[in-house]
Formats: sequence, structure tokens, C-alpha cells
Amino acid sequence: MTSTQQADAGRTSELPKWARGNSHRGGPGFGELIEQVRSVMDASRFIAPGDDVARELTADLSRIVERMQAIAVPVDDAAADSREDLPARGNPSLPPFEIIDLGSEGVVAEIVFRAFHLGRLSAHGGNISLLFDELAGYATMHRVTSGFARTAFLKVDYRSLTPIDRPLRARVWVEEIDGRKLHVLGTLHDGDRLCADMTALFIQVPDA
Ligand SMILES: CCCCCCCCCCCCCC(=O)SCCNC(=O)CCNC(=O)[C@H](O)C(C)(C)COP(=O)(O)OP(=O)(O)OC[C@H]1O[C@@H](n2cnc3c(N)ncnc32)[C@H](O)[C@@H]1OP(=O)(O)O
Repeated sequence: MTSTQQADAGRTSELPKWARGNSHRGGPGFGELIEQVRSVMDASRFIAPGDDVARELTADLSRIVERMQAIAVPVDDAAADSREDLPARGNPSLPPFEIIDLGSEGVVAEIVFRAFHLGRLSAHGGNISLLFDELAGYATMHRVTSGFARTAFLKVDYRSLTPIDRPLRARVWVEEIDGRKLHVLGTLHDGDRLCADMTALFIQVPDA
């Protein structure tokens, strides 16, 4: 079952159109393209080029940016953030998680933080909170009766350093529902070691 079908199974109304995943938009090569975008971001963390090389690289990248801008589409038609067959739905601004399980019990995902996500000797805390926010979106999407849920607040406790370049396991679930309010909890583990946990409040809103 795809994540869209899994989410639909727990709702009394259809998923909003923008949240319906697909595995074709952007074509079969889109995943490789986004992987290269991520690699550019990773590589940019570990260079100290001289001025000439910096200008050459800027010119190379500018040509690529121009080619992409020339084929821009409205955001709801874009491949990024819609491809449920790709890590983080093909959205390069998100840490590249893969959904392992999704249902009324919540969502389990595997995540490998990379060089781009590095803070000081460990993953940057903001990237960990971004991961939790996104996964809470999956967990709440499954539990709201209609529309979707927006983050009212999200609190992360950083319990131990979160490594990059190795698979970690995140779990996020709706602990309690009180009218439009969804109380959400989450954990991030490196093996048996707790790296971070999360408490959030999401509020069900109608789809715009
Ligand atoms: C699964 C398939 C695929 C899915 C993929 C898609 C994944 C997508 C993932 C994307 C995921 C990313 C998600 C994102 O990043 S969403 C982006 C980040 N969030 C926002 O921008 C939200 C901005 N804020 C708002 O829009 C409104 O303030 C909201 C909607 C949150 C509430 O305004 P609204 O006017 O609607 O409600 P209300 O004010 O009548 O309040 C209602 C109740 O809530 C209580 N309350 C409110 N705020 C707080 C607070 N801070 N602490 C404690 N309590 C709070 C309030 O007291 C009241 O309680 P009660 O008096 O009823 O008891």
C-alpha cells in the first residue's frame, strides 16, 4: 500500500488534493536529480574554494538554476513534495526520511542525516525538529477527520547527540485527540539510544 492509500484508510473524507502522493510526476529520473541536488548541498559544506573556483562553480550552478526556472510549474503541480516513492517525497529541503510504516498507530521512518544537516559534530537541532514536524504531518493526516492539521507548537528535547551518515529510527504518533486539538509525541533513536523526543500540538483546519 502507498502512504496515500494508508492515510485514506483512517479518514472519513478524502486526503486534500495537494497531499495525494504519486510516483510519476517529474519522470523516472526525478529521484536521481533530487539526489544530485542533495549532493550539491552536502558537498558545499566541505569546501573552501579560491575565488576563481568559487566563480566557476557559481557560473555552472547558475546555468542549472536557469534551466530549472525555465520549466517551473505551479507549486501544486511540482514533483518535489509529491513523490511518495522517493525519500521525503522528493523534497530536497527535508531530511531524506523513508516511511517504514504508517497507520492509525502513527508513523515510523528511517532517516539518515547528511553533511548538509550537520551542526557542531552532530545533526543540527533545527533539522531534527523539521523531521519531527513533517512526520507529525503524516501522523495527524491519518487521524484528522477532514482537511489537515497545522502545527500550533512543537517542542524538542535533545537527549543525546544525533549522528549524521547512519540510519536512525523516528516514530511519531497522535497520543490524544481533543476536538480539533491533536496531541502528538515522537522519538528519534540511534539503535537503542534515545537522541531526541518531541511533544507537539496540531490543530485541525479545513483545507484551503
Ligand atoms: C499521509 C499522506 C501524506 C501526507 C503528507 C503531508 C505531510 C505534510 C506535512 C506538513 C506538516 C507541517 C505542518 C506545519 O509546519 S504547518 C506550518 C506551521 N504552523 C503554522 O503556520 C500555524 C500558524 N497558526 C495558525 O494557523 C493558528 O494559530 C492555528 C491553526 C494553529 C490555530 O488557530 P485556530 O484559529 O484554528 O484555533 P484557535 O486559536 O481557536 O485554537 C483552537 C484550540 O487550540 C488551542 N491552541 C491554539 N494554539 C495553541 C498553542 N500555540 N498552544 C496551546 N494551545 C493552543 C487554543 O487554546 C484552542 O483550545 P481550546 O480553547 O479549544 O481548548
